[in-house]
This record gives sequence, structure tokens and C-alpha cells, in this order.
Amino acid sequence: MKVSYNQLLKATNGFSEANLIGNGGFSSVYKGVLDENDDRFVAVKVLHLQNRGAQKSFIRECEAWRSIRHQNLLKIITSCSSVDFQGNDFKALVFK
Ligand SMILES: Nc1ncnc2c1ncn2[C@@H]1O[C@H](COP(=O)(O)OP(=O)(O)OP(=O)(O)O)[C@@H](O)[C@H]1O
Repeated sequence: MKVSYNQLLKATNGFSEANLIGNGGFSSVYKGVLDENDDRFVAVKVLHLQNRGAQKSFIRECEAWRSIRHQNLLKIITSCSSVDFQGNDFKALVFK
């Protein structure tokens, strides 16, 4: 199941400051509610694709996730590859 940009927009209250968990070098992570019937939050990691090195960092992270299993780590449940309202590339990973 893939999620759309609009679903993530809604889940994070429009990627609001109040939902922002933290910023990394290549992404911002937001707390969100994807499914109203599920009381568990998701973490939405939005890539800063305009930052130099973001693509590379993303590929490295995916490779790392592929080989890691740990009880304290969340799972990637879905992803989103789309364009935002301004027509810029938008990519996000959703963890739960
Ligand atoms: N799955 C997650 N659940 C909850 N919080 C998260 C999750 N992933 C990241 N965070 C929070 O969001 C912040 C930014 O994460 P991100 O992965 O973008 O960057 P980083 O790993 O801290 O730094 P860099 O991107 O420079 O390596 C983290 O410091 C952490 O506080």
C-alpha cells in the first residue's frame, strides 16, 4: 500500500511545526495519524531532496534498513513518491 502526498499532508496536519519531531541533515521527521481507527502514531520522514547528497543518503539508508532487524526499531510500513503543491519532487518514508 502506497500513500499519497495528500494523505501524508492530512496525517501530519500539513507537515505542521507542532507535528515536527526532528530535523536531520537530509530529512525532517513528523508525527502523524494515518489511520483514524488506529491509535498508534506513525513517523513520516520527508526527504530534503533539494539538499546535495540527499539522494545518496536515502539510498544508503534503504540499504541499511534492508539488513537491520531490531525490536527497538520501527518498521517502514509504506512510502510516498510524488510531487508537492509546488510541483517539486516529494519523497517520504512512513515508519510504525
Ligand atoms: N522513526 C522515527 N521515529 C521517531 N523519531 C524519529 C524517527 N526517525 C527520526 N526521528 C527523529 O527525527 C530526527 C531527524 O531524523 P533524521 O533521520 O532525519 O536525521 P538524523 O539521523 O538525526 O541525522 P542525519 O540525517 O544528519 O544523519 C532524529 O534526530 C530523531 O529525533
